[in-house]
Amino acid sequence: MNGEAVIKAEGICDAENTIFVAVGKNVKEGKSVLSWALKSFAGRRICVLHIHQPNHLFSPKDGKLSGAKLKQHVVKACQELDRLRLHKLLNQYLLFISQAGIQGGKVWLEINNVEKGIIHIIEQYKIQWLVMGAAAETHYSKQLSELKSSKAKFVCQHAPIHCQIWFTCSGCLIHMRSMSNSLLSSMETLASPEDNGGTKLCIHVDDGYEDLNILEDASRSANKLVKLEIKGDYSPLHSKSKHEAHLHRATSQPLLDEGSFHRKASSDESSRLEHAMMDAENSKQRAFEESVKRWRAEEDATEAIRMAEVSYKLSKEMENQRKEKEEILAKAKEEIEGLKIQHDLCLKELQTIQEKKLVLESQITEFSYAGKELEEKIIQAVELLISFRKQRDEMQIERDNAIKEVNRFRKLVQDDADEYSIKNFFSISFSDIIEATQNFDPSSKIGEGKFGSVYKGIIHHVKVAIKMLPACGSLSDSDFQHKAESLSRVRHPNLVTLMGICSESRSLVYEFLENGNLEDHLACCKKSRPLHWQHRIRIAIEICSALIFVHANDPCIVHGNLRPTNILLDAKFVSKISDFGVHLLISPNENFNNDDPEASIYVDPECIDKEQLTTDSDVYSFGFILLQLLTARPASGIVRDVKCALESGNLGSVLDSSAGDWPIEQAELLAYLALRCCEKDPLNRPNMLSEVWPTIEPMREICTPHPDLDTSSQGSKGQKRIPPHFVCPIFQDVMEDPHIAADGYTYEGDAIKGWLYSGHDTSPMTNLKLDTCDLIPNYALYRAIQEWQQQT
Ligand SMILES: Nc1ncnc2c1ncn2[C@@H]1O[C@H](COP(=O)(O)OP(=O)(O)OP(=O)(O)O)[C@@H](O)[C@H]1O
Repeated sequence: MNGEAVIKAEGICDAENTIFVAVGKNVKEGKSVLSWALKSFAGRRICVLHIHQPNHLFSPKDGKLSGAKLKQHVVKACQELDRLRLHKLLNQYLLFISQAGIQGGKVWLEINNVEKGIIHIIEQYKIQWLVMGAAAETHYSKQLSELKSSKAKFVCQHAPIHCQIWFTCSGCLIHMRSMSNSLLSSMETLASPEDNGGTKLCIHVDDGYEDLNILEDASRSANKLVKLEIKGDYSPLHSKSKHEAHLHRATSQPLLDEGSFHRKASSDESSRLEHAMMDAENSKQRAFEESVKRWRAEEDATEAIRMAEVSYKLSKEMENQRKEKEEILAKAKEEIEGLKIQHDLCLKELQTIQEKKLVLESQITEFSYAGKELEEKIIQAVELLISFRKQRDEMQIERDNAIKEVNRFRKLVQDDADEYSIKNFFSISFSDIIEATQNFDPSSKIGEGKFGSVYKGIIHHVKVAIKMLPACGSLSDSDFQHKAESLSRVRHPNLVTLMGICSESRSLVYEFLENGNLEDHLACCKKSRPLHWQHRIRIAIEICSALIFVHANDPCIVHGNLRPTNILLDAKFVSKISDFGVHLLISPNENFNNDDPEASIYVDPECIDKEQLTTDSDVYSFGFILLQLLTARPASGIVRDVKCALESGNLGSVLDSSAGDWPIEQAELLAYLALRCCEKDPLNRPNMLSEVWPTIEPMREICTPHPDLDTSSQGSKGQKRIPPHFVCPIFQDVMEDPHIAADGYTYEGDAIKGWLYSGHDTSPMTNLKLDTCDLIPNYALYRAIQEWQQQT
């Protein structure tokens, strides 16, 4: 180092316009110096100047440090300075800056002598304005006096002349190094014999110290009269008016000893000069004090203006706030008014609600009393109900017991009657046959079939149809009688009942059906009206039902000769199949002698080939009957015609229009079903129970015939038609006590109970085994029948 300075500087960019403030280790003193500078140079750019003296900067050996080591020290010292001392000072300083609105920087100088460092920095950065403390050793009064601090003195003496320096102590300016002093000093230093003339040093300080002009070269001799002239306000105060201060300091020193005359004259001159300088100093001091006062007054005025502006702004803000608050208050008042109105309304509502509440409470009290009364009544009613139920159950048991008893008696009577009928009625004498047929009078003949002629007649006051089978057969009388008796036990609402036989004449006596056969009705023969489509669908359902029944019989009975002439209609146009099982009563040789080509169309070709009847044979015949019900066409060619019509999507062209407006959807369904039944291959035909029945049975609902077209009412015009579901399938009369059996059909209670108590466990309609013999009263149907009877 050897005295050479290592400088680290920050923020110094404009030394001419910067007031440098030298602060030392003593924080308190540094703060007071800085405070003074900030007060005195408000608005100026301030730079803190601190000379750092590290403790172990130099090498103990040769007093030198490497550059890197030194740099480390500098960095460390700077950090330390920042942290320990200047940090606080700068906080304070920054606080002042913040308030005064000035900026600054700091300079660190690494040097082994503080005062030399300051001089070095002044020179290096051409510092023109410096403030430093001077209270190191001696207590100073507030009067300007000679400096005692060695550092201050050194700086005062050695600082370059272009630098103006203010020395402060405890926040007061105690000394100011005037230009004249420094110039004098410089002049003394630079004095030379040739240059002993008066030199005028003129420093012009313009507004805010922005221009500092050294008017005359300081290199002229210092022992000549030096005139230091500062134009403008040399003080650090702001002043808008320009002042011109001329400081004339005439210093006369004998430069050359040229004799006593001259010495005396010089002494006089010197004393005058000193006197004049003293006056000038005093004047300067007074001027400075005046300036300080004025500066403070201006500062106070500025502060007052600022405060006034702040107050004005505050008052404006308060005015605005007051207005805003007034507006808020007005709104709040409006809201309060609204709330008051709402409150009043709520109060009124509350009053009305309370009144209603009172009314409701009284009502509740009344209702609770009424409720209690009702509860008591309900309890009584329930008790009554329970007792009635009990009575009803007892009565039902009694009634069931009575029915059982009646049935038991009926059975006894029936058994007796059966015995009687088997003996007396079932076995009919030939004389009775002759009598009934008026000796086979042609007028009694109602038809001719392949097995023989059919006569109508009356036997035992009962209207009957008598079928005369071929007299000679392979069956013995007893076989004939036994088989006929078995057939007579097969009863179904849609089967013509075999009432008796005459073994002698091989006659079969059937119940007589008033409306003849289906074929005549489809052909509208014998003045019969065409059957409505609803009747036709119902007849199909009835035939299907009867076929399922006989097929399910044990043993299975195959009709084998199903055709429209064998579908007979009773007085109510209920259809019944006749001739079932007749083939069992004649010799097999006669069975298939069918010369009628029309009749052979209905016969299953498979059956003819194998000479064996199966249930599929009846399915085949049923298909043709179904097609004829739809079309009323002859059996021959009917399959082809319907197929064509279906393929062309025009089934209506083949449907029998005399049956009314067919529901085309159901008609198509039936047509397709019928064609399947008519398949040549039995395997392609549908099963009666699982396929045909589920298809056609649901159509029962649409089969309620139109009153105008009700063929059943032909003989009883004026009488209201009986809904078919009101009629018991067994008694064929309107039910009085309908009961549902396990097969789903509803029967007259006595009829079905009689059926079951007589030992049957099968359905009277389907002949299938019943899951249970339990019966459920059909109250809904009972009520419907009651209503219907009241209307008629
Ligand atoms: N129980 C009856 N009640 C009323 N009419 C009957 C009765 N039985 C048969 N008829 C009438 O007698 C006609 C002849 O019946 P029958 O059964 O003898 O011959 P078919 O049915 O015409 O032919 P097939 O001999 O092939 O059965 C029937 O078409 C029917 O009109």
